[in-house]
Amino acid sequence: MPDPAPETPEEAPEDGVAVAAEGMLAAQDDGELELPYWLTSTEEAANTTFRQMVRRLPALLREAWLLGWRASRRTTVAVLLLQVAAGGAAAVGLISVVGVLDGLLLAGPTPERVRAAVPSLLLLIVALAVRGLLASAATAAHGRLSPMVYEAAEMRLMDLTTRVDLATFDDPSWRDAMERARDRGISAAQQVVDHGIEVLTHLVGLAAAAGVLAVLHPALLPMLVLAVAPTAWAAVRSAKLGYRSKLRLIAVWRRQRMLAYLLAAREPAAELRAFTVRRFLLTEVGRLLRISTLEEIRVIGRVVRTNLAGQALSGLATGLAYLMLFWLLWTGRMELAAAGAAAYAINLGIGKLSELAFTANRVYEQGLYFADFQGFCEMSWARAEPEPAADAPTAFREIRLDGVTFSYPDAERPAVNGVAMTLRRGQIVALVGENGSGKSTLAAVLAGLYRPQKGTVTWDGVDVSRFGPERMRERVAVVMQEPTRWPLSARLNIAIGRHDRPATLAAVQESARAGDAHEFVVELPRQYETLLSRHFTDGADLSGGQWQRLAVSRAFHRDAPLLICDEPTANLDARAEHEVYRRLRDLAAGRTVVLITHRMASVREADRIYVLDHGAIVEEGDHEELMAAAGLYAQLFTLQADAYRTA
Ligand SMILES: Nc1ncnc2c1ncn2[C@@H]1O[C@H](COP(=O)(O)OP(=O)(O)OP(=O)(O)O)[C@@H](O)[C@H]1O
Repeated sequence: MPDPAPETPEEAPEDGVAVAAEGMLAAQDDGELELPYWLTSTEEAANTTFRQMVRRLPALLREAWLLGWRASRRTTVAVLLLQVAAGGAAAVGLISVVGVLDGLLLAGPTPERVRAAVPSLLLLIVALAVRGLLASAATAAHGRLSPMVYEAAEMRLMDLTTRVDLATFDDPSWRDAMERARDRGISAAQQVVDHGIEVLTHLVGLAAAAGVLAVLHPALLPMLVLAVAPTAWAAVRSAKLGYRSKLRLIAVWRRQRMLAYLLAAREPAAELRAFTVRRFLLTEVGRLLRISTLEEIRVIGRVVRTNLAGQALSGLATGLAYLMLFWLLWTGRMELAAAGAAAYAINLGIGKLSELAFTANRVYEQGLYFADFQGFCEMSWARAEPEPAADAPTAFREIRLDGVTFSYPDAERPAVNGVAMTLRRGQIVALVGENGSGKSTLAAVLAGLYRPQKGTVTWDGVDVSRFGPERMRERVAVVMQEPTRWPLSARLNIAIGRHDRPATLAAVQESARAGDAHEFVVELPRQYETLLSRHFTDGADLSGGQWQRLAVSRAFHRDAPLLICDEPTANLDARAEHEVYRRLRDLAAGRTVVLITHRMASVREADRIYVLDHGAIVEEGDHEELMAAAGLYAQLFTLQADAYRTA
């Protein structure tokens, strides 16, 4: 049977829905094109001048070397010394060329001239060999330093990203900064170091050529600079053309990457097929790819023309430099031997200057993204959680909240507003309220994930702000509303709840039984060692309810004095739900359990119930008291109970 012909994006928009949807996406593009998320760097780059670039270069190089220094002092010093030494050897080689020419162009019989040139020739050979060896050693050291810098930059970013408090994650400006730093900042850090080293290499070579020229005739030096200025101009202009093009394309790339992800990822694969949206997405990806291809072709044409102009002007200036040399020779201001050496030095110097201009431009270009990386590091450091102060107690009798208010960044009104409550050891405390009433946020405050802007949270009278946040969280176990599906083995998915202590399989199994997970885990192909991720060979996936049972087991395994369960049974079947609540009651002995659930039947068992509305506590008491009060709680309870009765 012949293979079905692959559909090309051009064939795709054949039905009205696809065309209408295409129009919809195209309309959205305009909005995104206005505000690409890395606009700041690009704008700065696009508007830069040559002078600004030269002025910024030393600071960038300093930062680059500092980064290398932090990654590995020994390797950084080795690279520096080897580069300088290789440059020194190159200078000796250049001077010996002068010696050779001097000897050969002497007046007198040829054998004598050759003999006079021999010592310099030997020196030249030795200098070239030494330079070759040193340059190879420098390349090897550089090769070691470069990945170390990448590793250090990546680790620094990860370290700072995980150090900031949870509220920072809700701040869009910080998230933007993180995207920029992650997207290009890390590789830029590495490249700034790489090109920074190249700048040094070219500087040493240039210094050698310039030194020789200055000795031979100082007037030749400005000619050298003149010869390379147009190439430098062309490099900066080409880079700017590149930035502007990226500025135009970034929104297109982002959208294309997003759609490409949707086409290839596992999660949307079922829906993509069920809704037959494949063609529609392929059309859109094809359209976006074409936009960027055409733009890149357009830009490369302009870059080639710019570089051609730069090279032509540089060639003209080089010709002038040689004319000047002839003039110096003609007017007897320079010996023939010196002129030969000068020609050689000019050639070498122009080569080094061109390379220097190109590399400096690369440093600057990457420096813009590197600045994003540094900016993010500084921003995150300022928001890092404080280092542990006082140690949190291993257990407590009472947690008290007083006038606790918490607002998300940029939110118009607080998500938790002036909450006062008391939680005692051995109690199950339920938080009840409609969607968005602030239950999860309050639970996060209790777990020490958010710091309230107003009010206090105390454990046995001690303000928790005095405890180091990490230490405090070690005393808390949380079952999240959407528990994380760790791509680890089933055993580790539970043991990670107490990853700091060695966990025996028996202990893990006990927690799994408590969370009602043991039964299905032993049915997995490799039981507790089964990798729970379909992204890897032999990995298995679980149902939503099974993941939730694992999360409950993980929380049990943590064995903390405060257990917070945010909708722990949302995906559970009736039997599993019943089991979890039965065990919660056992677990509450000696602990405090905070329970958030919309299943009112489970709430009724709680020792104390707090009803939230718009972030504030509007009712509190046990089930009987609240029913008698005939308020919001009684309304919610009766609604659900009626639904069951009529069903
Ligand atoms: N990360 C966030 N950033 C900004 N606002 C948020 C964030 N999370 C929640 N909110 C807002 O805070 C308010 C309280 O949300 P919260 O999730 O605490 O409610 P909830 O009572 O747990 O709701 P549900 O029953 O739907 O889980 C809502 O108005 C919500 O829009």
